[in-house]
Amino acid sequence: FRTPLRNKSFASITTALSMSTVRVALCQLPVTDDTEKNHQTAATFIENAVEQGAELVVLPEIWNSPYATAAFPEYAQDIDKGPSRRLLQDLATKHKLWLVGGSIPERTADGKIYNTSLVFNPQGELVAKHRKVHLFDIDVPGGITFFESDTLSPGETVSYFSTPWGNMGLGICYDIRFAEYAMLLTQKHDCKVLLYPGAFNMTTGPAHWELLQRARAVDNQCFVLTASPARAVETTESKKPYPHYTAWGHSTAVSPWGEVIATTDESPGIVMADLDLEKVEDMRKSIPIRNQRRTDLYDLLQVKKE
Ligand SMILES: NC(=O)CCC(=O)C(=O)O
Repeated sequence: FRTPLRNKSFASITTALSMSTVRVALCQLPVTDDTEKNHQTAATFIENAVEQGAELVVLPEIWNSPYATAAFPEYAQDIDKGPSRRLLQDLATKHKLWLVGGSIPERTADGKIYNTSLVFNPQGELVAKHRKVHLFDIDVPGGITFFESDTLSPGETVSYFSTPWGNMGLGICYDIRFAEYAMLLTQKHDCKVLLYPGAFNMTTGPAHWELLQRARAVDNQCFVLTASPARAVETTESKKPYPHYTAWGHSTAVSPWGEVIATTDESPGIVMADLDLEKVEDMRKSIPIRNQRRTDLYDLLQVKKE
């Protein structure tokens, strides 16, 4: 795998980590239209991440299927007993790691399809299930038009899970654009890390991907982690008629200071980073915006649409 670029924090695996530090791996997988092949790729990347000392591994958004609205119904699985869920659970157990399983298309008994992320702990227990709450419906003239709502339904939960290092919040890709969601995770659920498996594109990726991660990190004084699929090169081998989606790549880790601590380009690879969660408390103490909000003037509002 390629050496991550601009990786300032990754130490050799022989270096002992402090109790407050977690070594994370962001797996930028090459995704194909062959689910079995995608399973093998995920297993290989995870094994490689574990060899580098990863304790928490993050996979990208939609890593077992093409990222195309027409593909989701065909590739969707029962999240309770489908093969991709079993694989994730087995890999978390085998490698005794925290596995944030990117996301996969989920089909429910009532025929709905969701973009769903599963998180397993090192015992193989499911500790979080997040269905993307903000569907990626955009139409940028001269750029990208994409409507997840053509085939997907939105989730209804604000999702997080507890780890020995602290609570971690979970969103999927477009969810990162919604500051209130991140704020709820950090203010109400005390999350110290926000995780977003995502697949930005060639229009918004260069402009907003890193900016949004740094914005969420500085707003919330927390770490932000993203994992994207690698940028697929269009080939004539694909037998499926799905429109090609070109992912921006650039899986990234950002510190509570808003600094990019590890990132990469568009190629397949693993981004490693050591996160010292004490940095979150340090940041929150030295710039105490959490206690300085003028909630007498403003607060998180729940505006109901008619
Ligand atoms: N898969 C997604 O949600 C893509 C989001 C995106 O590209 C954006 O600009 O937002």
